[in-house]
Amino acid sequence: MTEPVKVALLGCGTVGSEVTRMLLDDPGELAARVGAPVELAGIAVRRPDKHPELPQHLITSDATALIDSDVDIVVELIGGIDPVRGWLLSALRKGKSVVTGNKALLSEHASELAEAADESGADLYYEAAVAGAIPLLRPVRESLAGDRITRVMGIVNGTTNFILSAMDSTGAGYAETLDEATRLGYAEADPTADVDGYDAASKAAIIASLAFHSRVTAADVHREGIAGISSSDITAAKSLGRTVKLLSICERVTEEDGSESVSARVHPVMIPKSHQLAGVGGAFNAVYVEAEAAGQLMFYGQGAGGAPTASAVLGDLVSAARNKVAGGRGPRESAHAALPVRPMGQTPTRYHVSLDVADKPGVLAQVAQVFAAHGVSISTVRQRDRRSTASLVVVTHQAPDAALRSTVDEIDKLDVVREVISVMRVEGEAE
Ligand SMILES: NC(=O)C1=CN([C@@H]2O[C@H](COP(=O)(O)OP(=O)(O)OC[C@H]3O[C@@H](n4cnc5c(N)ncnc54)[C@H](O)[C@@H]3O)[C@@H](O)[C@H]2O)C=CC1
Ligand SMILES: N[C@@H](CC=O)C(=O)O
Ligand code: NA
Repeated sequence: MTEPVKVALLGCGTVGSEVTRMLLDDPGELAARVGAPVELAGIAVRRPDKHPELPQHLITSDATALIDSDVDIVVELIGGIDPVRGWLLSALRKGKSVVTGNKALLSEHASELAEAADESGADLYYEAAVAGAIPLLRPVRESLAGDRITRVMGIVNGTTNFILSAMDSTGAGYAETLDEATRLGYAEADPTADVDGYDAASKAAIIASLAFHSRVTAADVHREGIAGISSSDITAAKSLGRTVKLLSICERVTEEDGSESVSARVHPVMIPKSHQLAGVGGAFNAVYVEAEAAGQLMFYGQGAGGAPTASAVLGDLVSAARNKVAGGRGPRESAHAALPVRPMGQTPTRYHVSLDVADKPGVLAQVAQVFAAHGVSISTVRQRDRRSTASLVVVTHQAPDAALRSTVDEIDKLDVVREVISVMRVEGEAE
């Protein structure tokens, strides 16, 4: 009989409890897939007394002792940086493979974790960290390893998509929908990580690193969340046949001198209702990957929640276990390209600007003049007259984000502009 592959599980919350269930559900089937029995050797939890539902002989509050025991694979589903970072580095340095869903950790410390894995020949897998159940990182890292990825864009945070979808479809309020997302197990332990865009920025950093063979950290990603999106923004978007989504956009950029850089950003975007991403509702995620030879690929599925995320964890666990049985490791990551990160201000974007202006002659010309002075060309203008004011909706062509930003600042100061009602970036509309 082949030696069992022994697994330590750290954390048993929303995702960890589903991983436990799947591991204990059908051990015979799992053994057949791996080529050896997979043995859950222990579960480290903070408060053992809070887990009467778990097999008591497996529970411990001593994660370090569990990691240092004769386990082969450590599955980490606690989250956050400390103390997890030290535990996982120690496991990897001892040749134990690590499977984690911890995007906060990966987006800051992938480099040292990957080095530790390379030195000892262990696997470091984290498919659950980005877009939950959706197989995204493995296709990017392995299936597309011979192609040249140029762009990865999509919805990678389930909680904010759940909130924005509810605001759009039922007019539900922000706070009540966030509470519901937390109850359903989508939100992070601190949900500000979701609503302020930190979670999506961490995921963008992980995606950009793998797609562009570079090391991009969360701090390199321009980040804006959805806290500033009001129901009137959603209503305004709806009246124009558009909707608002929090998008993560990672691009390979060729500079004028032929050198390359990476642009990575997370911010709310207005897209037409006809856009495929507009139909992605609830906690679902969807990601487009564009590569030179492959063209456009789309990945869609459940981006958050216990069972969907556990599916990705189990996939990684089976891969790592198979590698142990075969006596090797899976493909390593490459970060050789080391592309620099392009600042957001230089990144070309398009703006949708909605203004309340005085209803008198020459206003449109004054506003258009400010756009022209900043080198921003206008794609469309719509004007609607009211009693003493008018509303102007301007959609621009692409321009550097900093130029667009300073255009809006200057427009805000014009006497004829009563209010800048909303400013949002635009994707997916004809230039
Ligand atoms: N919930 C989701 O939909 C998804 C979560 N993730 C990631 O998976 C990880 C776990 O997430 P959830 O299960 O939702 O979190 P959770 O908060 O439900 O579970 C975390 C568990 O870790 C335990 N824990 C905390 N400190 C500990 C310590 N020092 N020792 C042992 N246990 C400790 C907590 O008591 C809790 O049971 C996080 O990194 C999260 O970002 C990734 C994708 C989706
Ligand atoms: N909080 C995250 C969970 C999955 O990564 C989200 O809402 O997407
Ligand atoms: Na995934």
